[in-house]
Amino acid sequence: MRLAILGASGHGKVVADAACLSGWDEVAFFDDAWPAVAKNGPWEVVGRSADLLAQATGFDGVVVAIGNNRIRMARQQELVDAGLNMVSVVHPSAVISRHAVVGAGSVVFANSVVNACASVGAGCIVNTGAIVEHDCVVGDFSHLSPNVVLAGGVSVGQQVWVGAGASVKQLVIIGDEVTVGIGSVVLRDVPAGKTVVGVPARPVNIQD
Ligand SMILES: CC(=O)SCCNC(=O)CCNC(=O)[C@H](O)C(C)(C)COP(=O)(O)OP(=O)(O)OC[C@H]1O[C@@H](n2cnc3c(N)ncnc32)[C@H](O)[C@@H]1OP(=O)(O)O
Repeated sequence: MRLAILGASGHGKVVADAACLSGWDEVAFFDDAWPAVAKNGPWEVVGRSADLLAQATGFDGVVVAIGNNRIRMARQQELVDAGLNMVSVVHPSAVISRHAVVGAGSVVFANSVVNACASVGAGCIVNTGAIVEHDCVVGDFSHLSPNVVLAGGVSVGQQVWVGAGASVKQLVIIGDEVTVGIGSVVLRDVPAGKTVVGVPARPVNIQD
């Protein structure tokens, strides 16, 4: 079984590691920085994204390893439109309830938990040690950074980034394209597009 990973990033290394530990025999990276970037850790980078599209039949599955939610969504959509087989990669130490759902192109890293009746959308990152409690809904192309805790019944929109170690109180609703700062504690609903930081989390204006 051969897996293609688009994005020779640090995040990509963790995806590759999880893939190798979960039964993929071979992993090859594709990145538009090839051939200047020919290795990603111990793994070979073998071509650009156009090469991946040309060689698609040589792979049993593909996953996008790009941390930026918006870019990951765009790249996954291109691959889906081209008919490639998007797969999810789940580290063997992750615990996913048999009554939970994880969408195509999502990655679930070491020691994370997706509990009963939770739903994680397409193209998501459930990073190392993150906990998605029962009945949570995580929208497409969102990223739960390491050690995030979503308490029961939390709703996270699409393309949301929850920073490392942040916690979200049960039943809170987080809108699309929200950013939650590292270490924050979210006690109230967050409207779409906002950045919230701190304990308790409050909106902050971010300069572009
Ligand atoms: C495997 C991995 O590495 S996965 C990635 C894990 N990484 C993370 O979790 C990082 C998440 N990112 C953050 O928390 C960032 O601080 C962001 C996105 C919220 C804001 O980043 P920036 O846009 O660069 O904003 P900036 O650093 O200028 O902060 C703006 C203000 O908010 C404050 N602030 C930013 N983040 C936080 C935070 N987590 N808690 C409290 N205050 C914060 C800053 O001190 C600053 O305040 P000031 O204007 O009074 O000086």
